[in-house]
Amino acid sequence: MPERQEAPGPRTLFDKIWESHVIVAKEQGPSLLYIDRDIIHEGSFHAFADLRRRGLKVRSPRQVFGVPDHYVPTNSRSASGAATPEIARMIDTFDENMQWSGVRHFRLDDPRQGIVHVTAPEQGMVLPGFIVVCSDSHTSTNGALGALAFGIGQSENAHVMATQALWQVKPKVMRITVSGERRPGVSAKDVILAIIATIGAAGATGHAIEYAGPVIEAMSIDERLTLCNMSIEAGARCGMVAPDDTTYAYLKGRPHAPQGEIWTKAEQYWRSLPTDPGAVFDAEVHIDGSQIEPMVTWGTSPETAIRIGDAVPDPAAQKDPVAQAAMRAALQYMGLAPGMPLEGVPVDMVFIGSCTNSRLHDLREAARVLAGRKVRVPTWIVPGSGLVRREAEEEGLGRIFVEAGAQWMLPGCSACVAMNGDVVPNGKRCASTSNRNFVGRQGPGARTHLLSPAMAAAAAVSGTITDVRRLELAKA
Ligand SMILES: CC(C)[C@H](C(=O)O)[C@@H](O)C(=O)O
Ligand code: SF4
Repeated sequence: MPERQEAPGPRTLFDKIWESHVIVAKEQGPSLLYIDRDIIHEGSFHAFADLRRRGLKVRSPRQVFGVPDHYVPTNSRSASGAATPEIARMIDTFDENMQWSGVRHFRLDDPRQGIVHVTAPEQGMVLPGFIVVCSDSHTSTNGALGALAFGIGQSENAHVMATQALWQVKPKVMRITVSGERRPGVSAKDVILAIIATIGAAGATGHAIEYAGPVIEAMSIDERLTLCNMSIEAGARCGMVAPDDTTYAYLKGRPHAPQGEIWTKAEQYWRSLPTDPGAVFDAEVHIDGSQIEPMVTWGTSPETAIRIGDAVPDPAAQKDPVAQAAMRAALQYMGLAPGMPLEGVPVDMVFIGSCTNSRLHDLREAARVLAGRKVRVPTWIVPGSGLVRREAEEEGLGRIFVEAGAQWMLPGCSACVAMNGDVVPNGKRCASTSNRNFVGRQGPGARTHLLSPAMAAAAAVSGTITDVRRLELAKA
């Protein structure tokens, strides 16, 4: 494989953004990068403690945005509604840090509040060509807008807040091309689950992913956000999609997007960002998009996604003893047996939400299935932001959810990570639109099956894991 060329040869989207942000580059070492945006949530208390201890201030508060999400209650809009005093304290501490630093704060009672990775793109905080950081692994979501967006730790967060710059080692670049056309009933969630199932949970370790090809180009921004969100579940540092007309149409008029003449200049620059023809990637993956089907995970890693019609795999067929033991442990935790079909497995509850699948597009998908039907198991529907919730109300989706018997809640991370008190009970099985099915992720002993919003809604109305295409046919 030829060496990847540096400027002025053909360059990738990633290279262009990286190179335009380098302040200092150490030979063979990390580079000091200029950071355009730092988006923070309650986890930032470590970083603020660090700043205070060292007598530092936030250097550029206008480039930092604070959104509480992990600990916020989903049944009330004030910290006093939190599940425990400790959780309320996390929200109050964030409030205090926002006041101390002068960072813009999207408080609980602000309709723009939501999950950081929903609020940030929605408000136009993320623009093509930007470097965006957030002390959260799913920051990769924002790469959907043609930005370089990655998660950082809290000491790095303190560094960024104090200097607006960050030392980073340049990752390699992987292009994942999804060709063909998506079949009906196949969502962006299915595409990313199929990608992770193909390359593995460590398949993109050390890489930045660029998603390309006709299936990606045809996706809306909401769908691209879902796709890039789970890049981290394939081990990648970040995921991105080249900006195009879909991106510009999405961004135009957003509160923090440029306007007038500055927009015109910005768009001209954005149009120079896509990967040049002939640019060489460190790794290339090709997926036939027309072969992708609705996916569901059976195990305790997102890479255990299989097609809805497939049977749970048999560990005996796995030659590697370590992998075999891991499969057995996962099956035991999940209460499943080798060879059984996933379709028809009863679920105890359904969670539709998280930064993967809580945007308007996702709620529409769920509503299409729920309309005129009743849920058979407790179903939590948690919009990604107050604005998503409002729009969903205006479109009548909220009414569909309530009439179906689902719980239509207030925005936050909720049961995705179970830090706010929304917990899947021990041993219970949850069909979930979130991004992680790790042991204990949704609560101690909770069993998580990752799937798309339409598939989650299908599980809600049938009480079992169900191929949504079957339900839709029945309706037609
Ligand atoms: C709690 C937070 C730092 C964490 C992350 O980094 O992703 C969470 O958002 C998650 O999804 O596991
Ligand atoms: S919704 Fe889930 S994955 Fe996303 S930031 Fe919150 S906890 Fe992390």
